Amino acid sequence: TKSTRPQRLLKAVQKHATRGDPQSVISAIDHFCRHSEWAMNVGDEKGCILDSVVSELNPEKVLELGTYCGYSTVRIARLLPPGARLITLEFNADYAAIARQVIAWAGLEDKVQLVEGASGDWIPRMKEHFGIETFDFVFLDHWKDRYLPDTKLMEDCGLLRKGTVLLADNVICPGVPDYLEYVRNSLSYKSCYFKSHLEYTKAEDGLEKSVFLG
Ligand SMILES: O=C(CSCCNC(=O)c1cc(-c2ccc(F)cc2)cc(O)c1O)c1ccc(O)c(O)c1
Ligand SMILES: [Mg+2]
Repeated sequence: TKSTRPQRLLKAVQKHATRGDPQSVISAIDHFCRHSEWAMNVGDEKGCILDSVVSELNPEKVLELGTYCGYSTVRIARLLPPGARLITLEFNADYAAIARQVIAWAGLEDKVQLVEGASGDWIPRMKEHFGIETFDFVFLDHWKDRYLPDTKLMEDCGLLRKGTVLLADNVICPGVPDYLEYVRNSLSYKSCYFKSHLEYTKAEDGLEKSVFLG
């Protein structure tokens, strides 16, 4: 039977990347997506913006909503200090199975906990199930109609603290208008837009960085 795009992406990683070398995994995925098949990874251009936000913040506790094949998971985890933890939620079991192998190939499995399931179900369980009080950094890259409800849910569950940074992918393409309106007009957030391009294309896209003010 025909393979899936995530399976072909994993094969490209196993063929071209060096085990235990996160940068080679990132480069292998970017090459595959640019020269073989487009895939919805945050990509190299927005990925550099993601890197700079993470490096400046040096977060201990990170939440990623939407793992897909693990590309941004690897980008973030490779920059985390020893002892820091990244929890990544993925709804799609097939995506999760591929992401686990990509994360393992990069040698980052000790920093990453991949959880399969719906963000709306797992966010309320972060404290009792993972012993997480609050997150330092949240990367939003899952279903676009879940960005706003999940942000409100994280607020209500007390998972955001003064200074927690939310970074949202795809705020232009596919777009998250209700989320943007909320974080840009709420007195609880200081927001700014990083203009970029949709991964591996010339179309406009960007990342919205929002600091929770408590
Ligand atoms: O796909 C999902 C939802 S999670 C992925 C969210 N991410 C996106 O949708 C996403 C989309 C685009 C994009 C796509 C086509 C374009 F023409 C332009 C942009 C870019 C991104 O960077 C993204 O992050 C899923 C979940 C559970 C399931 O069972 C299932 O079958 C599917
Ligand atoms: Mg995205």
